[in-house]
Amino acid sequence: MQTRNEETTAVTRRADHLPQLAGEPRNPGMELDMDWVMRAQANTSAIERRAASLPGRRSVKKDYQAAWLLKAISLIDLTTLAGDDTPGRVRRLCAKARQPVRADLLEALGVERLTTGAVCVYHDMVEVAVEALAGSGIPVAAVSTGFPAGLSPFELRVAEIGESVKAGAAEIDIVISRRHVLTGNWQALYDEMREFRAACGEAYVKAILATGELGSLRNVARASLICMMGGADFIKTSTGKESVNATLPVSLVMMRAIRDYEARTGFKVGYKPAGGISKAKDSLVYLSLLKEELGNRWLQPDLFRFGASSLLGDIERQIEHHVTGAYSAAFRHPLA
Ligand SMILES: O=C[C@H](O)COP(=O)(O)O
Repeated sequence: MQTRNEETTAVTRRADHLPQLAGEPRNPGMELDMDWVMRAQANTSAIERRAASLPGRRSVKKDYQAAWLLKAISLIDLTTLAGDDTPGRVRRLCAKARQPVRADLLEALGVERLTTGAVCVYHDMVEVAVEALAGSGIPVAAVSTGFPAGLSPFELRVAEIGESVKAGAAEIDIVISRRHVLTGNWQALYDEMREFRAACGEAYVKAILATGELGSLRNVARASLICMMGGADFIKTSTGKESVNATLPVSLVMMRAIRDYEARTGFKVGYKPAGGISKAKDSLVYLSLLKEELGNRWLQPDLFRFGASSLLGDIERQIEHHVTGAYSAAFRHPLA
């Protein structure tokens, strides 16, 4: 059995990553298989029951919580996506991505180095972020394709991807056209995803489904499959701008679609819940769900990210409590 320090070290050593599938092939996509898409179902009441039971389950021991919180940090796409973003704000965010937790706290936990998974910004801020992160190995993700609504002319959306890649983004978060899902135009959704993937070239492509606008869990399952068939490296729940963003039921559906896709094709696709995840305890629930549904291999930054702007602050506070012994009853996580 690992001691807390051993587990902390093991967890964070794996965080020292580059955003590449270590020796594993990237999902190339496949022909659109409409039979498979139409067979995709989601038993809403069973999924909701399972999701409702998750926060009360005990799967992260209290002694290991600090290690798991450090792990969560290594999986954050630290995000600022605001109309009033400035180069100064983005530089401060990048400094935080390089050193997300105070050095004395890391030392107390026996961790040498820890960074966030990536920094996520609008296209206009890509160059600033790339410069601020130089030498750190932390990739810059750009939201493209007319984020968040994805309703600008198609050629402009494709061109925006090219511009972000040229500016140095290693990852592109595209938004799908929700209307293709809502009107059942699956071929159009597939073609769009193919084009976006091609425009990304070597850059990772994360497909944002905007699940809060897709109408049903069955549509979420179908759109997930189509985006993977179209070559998505990640499927992502939300822009953070919809009225409903990441949820546990949607996460179950998307994780199971990823599992089915791997079973059928052999290719692993990443998962990124985003929007509204701001509490340390919520991040632990997501990680334990991920571990149960997809297994340990997904607990790595090349296959999982949290899209979050304020989660890091709460995790840092909880780690500080843990290290300083001010580990309050308020942070007796329900999984403990
Ligand atoms: O992709 C990331 C989201 O836009 C962040 O959403 P949030 O500000 O609710 O954490």
